[in-house]
Amino acid sequence: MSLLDVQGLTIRTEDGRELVSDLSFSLDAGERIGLIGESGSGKSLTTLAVMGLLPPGMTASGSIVLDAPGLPRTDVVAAGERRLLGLRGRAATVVFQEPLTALDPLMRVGQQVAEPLRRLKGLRGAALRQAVRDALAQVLPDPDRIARAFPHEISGGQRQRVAIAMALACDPALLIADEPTTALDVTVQEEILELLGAQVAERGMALLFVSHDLAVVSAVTERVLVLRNGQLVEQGSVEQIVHSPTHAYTRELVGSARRLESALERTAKR
Ligand SMILES: Nc1ncnc2c1ncn2[C@@H]1O[C@H](COP(=O)(O)OP(=O)(O)OP(=O)(O)O)[C@@H](O)[C@H]1O
Repeated sequence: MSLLDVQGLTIRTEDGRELVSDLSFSLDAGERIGLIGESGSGKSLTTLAVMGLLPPGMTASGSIVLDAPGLPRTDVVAAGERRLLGLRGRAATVVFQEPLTALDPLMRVGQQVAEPLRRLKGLRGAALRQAVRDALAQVLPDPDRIARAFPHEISGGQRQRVAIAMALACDPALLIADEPTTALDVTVQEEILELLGAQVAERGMALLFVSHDLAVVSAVTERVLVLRNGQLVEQGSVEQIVHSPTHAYTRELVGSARRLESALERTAKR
């Protein structure tokens, strides 16, 4: 039985425009898949739909079944908000591109990491403080300093580490990472990818990794879905997508990733 089973997902605007069309895929426990496609292809809307967080006025049809251990099997498309609140953070959770979207600028980092632990694990007092410390220590070398800081007092990379700590705090079965490194500079990007890869492997979590960057996706996932104009045009192992893409659009993506790589190599040699 899959952890996530998406069947015939179609997302429409209020005026009936189809932004994602008849998308089907599934993800097993512990599996890591990438969702790739150019800007506007529907990647973010797909991940928001999985979390039951589509913007107001947008509707999803089809089914998105989440079946995480110890939690009720739920079709996110049909479920009410109360049911979804019990699943978010535990069955599935999301790390966004811009860590500031996940963080309240007016609250110290420690208080923010405490929030999911209090709400979903029921921790209080000393047990809660220890859990916050442990959650931060898994992603940063100096958890006490970071816990006392406000978001603007730490770097972009540190903020994304905090967002990851918050996402992982309640041991979700599925982590969705939506362009989690795009807003960061290249060396920090690599560190965050390494951290995500290590945490996912250590916890046996499933990963749905969204990116427009094939090189990044192939570094952390084993299977790739290629989305274009809201439609799935190709899917396969990373190996197959990179070395023998069948769809013209995928060939284009692979070609531009290669061109970028060789341009970078040329500049590095200068
Ligand atoms: N709130 C909204 N209202 C109307 N259209 C929207 C809304 N959000 C997204 N769209 C449209 O839906 C399509 C898919 O958007 P989506 O954000 O899922 O793409 P994406 O592949 O994640 O792109 P990016 O990499 O730029 O985030 C785009 O054409 C976008 O303009």
